[in-house]
Amino acid sequence: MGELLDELLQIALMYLPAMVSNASPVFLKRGTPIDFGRNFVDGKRILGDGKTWEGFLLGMWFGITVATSLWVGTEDFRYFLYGSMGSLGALLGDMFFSFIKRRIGLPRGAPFPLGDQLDFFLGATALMVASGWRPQAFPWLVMAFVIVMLHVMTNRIAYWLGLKDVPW
Ligand SMILES: CC(C)=CCC/C(C)=C/CC/C(C)=C/CC/C(C)=C/COC[C@@H](COP(=O)(O)O)OC/C=C(\C)CC/C=C(\C)CC/C=C(\C)CCC=C(C)C
Ligand SMILES: Nc1ccn([C@@H]2O[C@H](COP(=O)(O)OP(=O)(O)OP(=O)(O)O)[C@@H](O)[C@H]2O)c(=O)n1
Ligand SMILES: [Mg+2]
Repeated sequence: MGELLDELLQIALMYLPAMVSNASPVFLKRGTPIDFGRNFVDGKRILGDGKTWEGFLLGMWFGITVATSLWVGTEDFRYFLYGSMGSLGALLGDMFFSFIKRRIGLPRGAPFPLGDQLDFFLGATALMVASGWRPQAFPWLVMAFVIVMLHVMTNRIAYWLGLKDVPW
C-alpha cells in the first residue's frame, strides 16, 4: 500500500507544473488571441479568443517555475524535465481541444464535458511520455480521476472567485 501511495504522490508532483500552467492563464481577462482572430478553412475561428499569447506565456512561466522548484526540492532533474514538458503539453492540449470545439461549432466557453477536464492532462501526458516518462499504469489512471475531480472543483472555485464566467 505504501508503494502505491508513494507512486501516486510522485505522479501528483510530476503533474503539478501542468496543473499550475493550465490554471494560471485564468487570471488574465484579455490578451492577444493566438489565432490573431483568423478563421479556419471552415469559416470558424481557429482557436477563439480563449487562447491568448499572454496566457500561454504566463502558463509556461508559472509551470517552469514550479518544475524548477520541484527539481531543487527533490534534487531530481526529472521533475524539471517532465514538469516543463508537462506544462507545455498542458497548454498545447488545451489549445488542441479548443481547436476541436471550434470545428464542431462550440463557441468560446461552451462546455465540452470530459474534454474541458482532460485536455490539459492528455496534452501534458503526451509530452511527458514522449520525453521518456514511464508512470505505472494503475496509479496513473487513479491520477486521471483525481485530476478530473480537481478540475471540476477548481473551476467552481475560479467561478466563485469571479476568475471564470463559466464554472467549467
Ligand atoms: C495538487 C493537489 C493534488 C491538490 C491541490 C489542492 C487544490 C484543490 C488546490 C485548489 C487551487 C485553487 C485554490 C484554485 C483557485 C483558483 C484557480 C487558479 C483555479 C483555476 O481553475 C481554472 C482551471 C483552468 O481552466 P481550464 O482548464 O478550463 O482552462 O484550472 C484547472 C485546474 C487544475 C489544473 C487542477 C487543479 C489545479 C491546481 C492544484 C493548481 C492550483 C493553481 C493555482 C493556485 C493557480 C496557479 C497560479 C499562480 C499565480 C501560480
Ligand atoms: N492559452 C490560454 C488558455 C487560457 N486562457 C484564459 O483562461 C481562460 C479559461 O481557459 P479555458 O476554459 O480553456 O478557455 P475557454 O474560455 O473555455 O475557451 P474554450 O471554449 O476555447 O475552452 C480563458 O477564457 C482565457 O481567458 C488564455 O488566456 N490563454
Ligand atoms: Mg474551457
